[in-house]
Amino acid sequence: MNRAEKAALQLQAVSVLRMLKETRTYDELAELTGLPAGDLNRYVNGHVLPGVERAREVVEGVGRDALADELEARVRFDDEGYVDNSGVVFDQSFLDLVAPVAANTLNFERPDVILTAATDGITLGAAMASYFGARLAYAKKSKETAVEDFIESRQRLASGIELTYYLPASAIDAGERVLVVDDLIRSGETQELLLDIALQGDANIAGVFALIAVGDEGTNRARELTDAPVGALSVFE
Ligand SMILES: O=P(O)(O)OC[C@H]1O[C@H](OP(=O)(O)OP(=O)(O)O)[C@H](O)[C@@H]1O
Ligand SMILES: Nc1ncnc2[nH]cnc12
Repeated sequence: MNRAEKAALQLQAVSVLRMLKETRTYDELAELTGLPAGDLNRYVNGHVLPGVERAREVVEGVGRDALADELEARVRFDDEGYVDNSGVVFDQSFLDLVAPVAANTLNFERPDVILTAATDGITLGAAMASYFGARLAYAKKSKETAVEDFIESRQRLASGIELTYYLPASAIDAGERVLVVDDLIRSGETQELLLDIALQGDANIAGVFALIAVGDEGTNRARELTDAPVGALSVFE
């Protein structure tokens, strides 16, 4: 880890602690993190930065569980089992906390490009791109105007409907590492299309990450298509 990455991790830990402090006293935060209340006070107020090891423990350990709880409190299922996740994908500051947790728990190789699918993957993709200092690219269900060359991938879904995603060919260079992300993975059909687009662009897959996996069908499907890490922040049955 270079100096800038250490500093980014330390600042992320402060963001996680501030988020947790919103609904807790310092004593409760001390109990949750195992860190002294006085130290936590200094971190939350920005007087002192946590050391790198403490920062890592906060972001990886406490951070992941707390974010998963927060995510679960924010999503709603309708009567047919569809997810309303607007409380999550509309909140860029929440997504900014997810990026380092995803990166640290799944151990992706540092990507050059984050690839997602319009529409709902874009805000998570932007948070991940910003965290890694990578570019963001999103495939769309229609062709962008004035772009001449596209990579496209088409699939007939279980429902019989054909789905095509288009990505401007200039978005990925051959040999780049691509991390595929999305807000939600259920059947895995969208991830399969995104992985196909990345492979058509001669990219290397750095991993697949979703905020929410509904069941394990989609993540299993992605695991069959790549040896890179595949995971979700929360799995809903
Ligand atoms: O694993 P799957 O079964 O493919 O489902 C997941 C996909 O479905 C949703 O997108 P949707 O097609 O609803 O488009 P949107 O992002 O524009 O809402 C979601 O954002 C994922 O991209
Ligand atoms: N919002 C949603 N909830 C559950 N499954 C989905 N598949 C595509 N969009 C979905």
